[in-house]
Amino acid sequence: MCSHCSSEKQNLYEHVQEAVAFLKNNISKVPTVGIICGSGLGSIADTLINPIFIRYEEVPHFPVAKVDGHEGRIVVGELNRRFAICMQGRAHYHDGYPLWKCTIPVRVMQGLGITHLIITNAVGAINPNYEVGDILIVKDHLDLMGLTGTSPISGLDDDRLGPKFLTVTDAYDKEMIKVAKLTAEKLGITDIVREGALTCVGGPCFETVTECRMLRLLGVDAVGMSNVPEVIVARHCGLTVLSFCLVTNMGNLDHESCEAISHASVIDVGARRSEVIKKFVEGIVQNI
Ligand SMILES: O=P(O)(O)O[C@@H]1C[C@H](O)[C@@H](CO)O1
Ligand code: HPA
Repeated sequence: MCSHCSSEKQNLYEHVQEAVAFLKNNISKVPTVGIICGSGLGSIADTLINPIFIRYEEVPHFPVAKVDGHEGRIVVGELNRRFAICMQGRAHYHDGYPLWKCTIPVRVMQGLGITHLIITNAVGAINPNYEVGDILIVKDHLDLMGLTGTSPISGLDDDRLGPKFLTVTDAYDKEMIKVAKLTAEKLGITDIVREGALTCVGGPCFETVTECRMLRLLGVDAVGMSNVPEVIVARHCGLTVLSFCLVTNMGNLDHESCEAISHASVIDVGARRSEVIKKFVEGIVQNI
């Protein structure tokens, strides 16, 4: 049976409920804020006080993270007077999971009680004015995968999960963006904070020069291999979303100056920016 019509997909709602029930048995309080950490950004979870750790493998129906720099565990704990749940790493489409499966953690966090979700990832900059180490607050996306027929919400046919059709023009919550920008001002980091449009590709190849040029023509500021599907699912189940990315490399827009991109360097940039990113997330959570 293919991944689009598998019995696992048909039973998605029940499976999410099973994961929620499992976690409720292991967590003492209701989390109100969720965070998903991208490549090299797992240290965000270090901001949680009195943490409890649960490995993805333990949670029924959870997709397991397969990429280096993705710890593959849930961390729950206090964060600025809130109880937060953090996904320290994610499963990707290029790991071999269909998008409805990659995004199960979003539905599970919603089932546990979160109202706000902060989604992060590592990206390559397509906007030539960006620099490595910049933080991109996402205000819109180009859902290339969805436009070409691979959406995390297609074929679910279950009103309990969310509506069949979805408006995502308002996906990136304006209040959350305001809070993120104010936080950047308070931290004195506005020089490295950008606002723009993200696209998600299937990967795992980093983009060619021609692909980067195409994305630039399409109005995209950065390209990653995650985040957008999670935003779509978060909106599908009614969550308020903030999405931001760490620019870990420049997309190659020119054959002459073309540089090889490695996953190791992506993780390295995340590690170098970890203190700033932690303060950024703490400040945001304090003000939502
Ligand atoms: O989890 P994210 O999207 O941050 O991971 C990025 C995309 C690829 O999985 C990998 C490339 O280095 O990092
Ligand atoms: N492209 C896609 N995904 C990425 C990149 C990139 O250049 N850098 C980090 N994740």
